[in-house]
Amino acid sequence: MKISLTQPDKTGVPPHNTGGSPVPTVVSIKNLNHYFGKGSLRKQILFDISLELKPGEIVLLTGPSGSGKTTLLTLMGGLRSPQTGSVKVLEQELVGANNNRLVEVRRNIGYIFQAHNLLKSLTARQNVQMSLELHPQFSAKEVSQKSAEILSAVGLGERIDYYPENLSGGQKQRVAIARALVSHPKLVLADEPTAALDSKSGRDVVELMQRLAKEQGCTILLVTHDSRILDVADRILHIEDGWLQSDTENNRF
Ligand SMILES: Nc1ncnc2c1ncn2[C@@H]1O[C@H](COP(=O)(O)OP(=O)(O)OP(=O)(O)O)[C@@H](O)[C@H]1O
Repeated sequence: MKISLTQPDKTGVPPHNTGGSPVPTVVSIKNLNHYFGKGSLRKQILFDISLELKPGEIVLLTGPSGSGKTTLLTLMGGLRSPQTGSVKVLEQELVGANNNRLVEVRRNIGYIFQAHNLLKSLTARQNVQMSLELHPQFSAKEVSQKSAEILSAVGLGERIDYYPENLSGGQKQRVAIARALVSHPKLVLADEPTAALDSKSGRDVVELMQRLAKEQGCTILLVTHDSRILDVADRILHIEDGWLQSDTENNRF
């Protein structure tokens, strides 16, 4: 694995979108509705959502509390089953997919959550290694090397054998980023990754995600309330009461 520490690409041009050929979509959602509950308690949460994510894009998903952001993210991540419409992720249709297909799709997605979800009994390196162990093509030596390399790339080279309790909130979130990106997934889904961090650590964490994503050419969908990080986006989606409001290019830089 090659991880360089070059400056982020501020052009916002997706790395895979430079050859003039048609760009495949990483996520393509059409006419998705979603309901929770049964019978008289059945409630519609998402309404006729259609969207596409292209290779290398960083897309922010914003919206008020309860508007359906996490529900949408979990549906496109294969973490819950979509019921209607079409949800194609990495060329797999998730509507009607069986559990095996969902598991296969999940293997190719990196997830980052608000609470970093590191296992307390494992060191930083072991937490990152777990994600690579889902990929049988790597030998034990490669798994160990790649984990150490990406932890260095996120600035934790000196702390690879630390346990989470001995890392700060920002450092733990860096381990979570390393864990999500070590296998070079084509898609990273991040749910409020800066919510538990102070503003400097939050900024550092998203800039790190932005840099690694541009270097690896992966697509990131990032759910956030954090207005301080909107400028990292190539595009900002806004959802309100389950309706997608806008899909605009971010021309801030
Ligand atoms: N498992 C569930 N069962 C029933 N209702 C649910 C479930 N999960 C979420 N909801 C409801 O769906 C709606 C959307 O929730 P969701 O978590 O997707 O919103 P959100 O935009 O991510 O909110 P927040 O910003 O507060 O995290 C809310 O009204 C919520 O109460």
